[in-house]
Amino acid sequence: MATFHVNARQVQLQHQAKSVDTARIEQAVRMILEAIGEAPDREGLVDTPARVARMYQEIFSGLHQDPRDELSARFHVEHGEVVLVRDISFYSMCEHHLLPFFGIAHIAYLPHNHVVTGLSKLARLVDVVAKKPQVQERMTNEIADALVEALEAEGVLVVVDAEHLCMSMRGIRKPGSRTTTVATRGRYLHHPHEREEVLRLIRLGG
Ligand SMILES: Nc1nc2c(ncn2[C@@H]2O[C@H](COP(=O)(O)OP(=O)(O)OP(=O)(O)O)[C@@H](O)[C@H]2O)c(=O)[nH]1
Ligand SMILES: [Zn+2]
Repeated sequence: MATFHVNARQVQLQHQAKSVDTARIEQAVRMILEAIGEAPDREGLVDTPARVARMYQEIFSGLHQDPRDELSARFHVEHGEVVLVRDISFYSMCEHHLLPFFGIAHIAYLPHNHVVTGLSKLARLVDVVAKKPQVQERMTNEIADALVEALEAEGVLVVVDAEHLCMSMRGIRKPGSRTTTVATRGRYLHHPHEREEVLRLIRLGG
C-alpha cells in the first residue's frame, strides 16, 4: 500500500515536470529582456531564461494538481473537535501582475465521523493552491472546498493573511498593507459562537 503511494507520487511529479514548457518560457523571457532594452546575451543574463524557466516549473507546479489529492492520507482518531493548524507560510503569484503575494494561512476543520488527515497534508494543500497564478480569495476558497470534498469535514474555517508585492513595490506603493480573506463552510456558517471560538484560537497565535 505504502509502495503504491510513493509510486503514484513519483508519477505525479513526472507529470508536473512535463506540464511546464520550459523551452517556450526561455524564448519568452529572452523576448522580454530584449523588449525592455536589455542585451540577453551579455554575461549576467545569458543563463537567465533557463533559470526563470526552472523557477516557473517550481513555483507554478500546482497548476495541474488536484488539491484534494493532498488529503489522501485519512485515518480515524478519537477526536471529534476542531483541528487547527496555524501560521502555514506560503508564497503565491498574483495572476494580475505575476508578482508574489505571500503570508500565512490558518486552517481549521471539524472532522466528520472522527476522520482526520495528516497535519503536514494541510500544509501541502496550501502549497498546491498557492503554486499557480492566483488571487487570494480563490486560494482561500480552494483550501476550504478541498477539505469539504476530500474529508467531508463538518465545518471549515480558513483564514489567509498576505502582503501583495503588486501593492507594495509598484502601482499604489503601500508596503506593509495586508489583506485578510476568510472562507467558511458547513457548521461554522450556522453557529457563529463556534466560529468565533476558532477565530479566538487563531488569535492566540498572534
Ligand atoms: N481581489 C484581489 N485583487 C488583487 C489580488 N492581487 C492583485 N489584485 C488587484 O488586481 C487589480 C488589477 O487592477 P488593474 O486596474 O487591472 O491593474 P493595474 O492598472 O495594474 O492596477 P493597480 O495595481 O491599481 O496599479 C489591482 O487592484 C490589484 O491590487 C488578489 O489576490 N485579490
Ligand atoms: Zn497583482
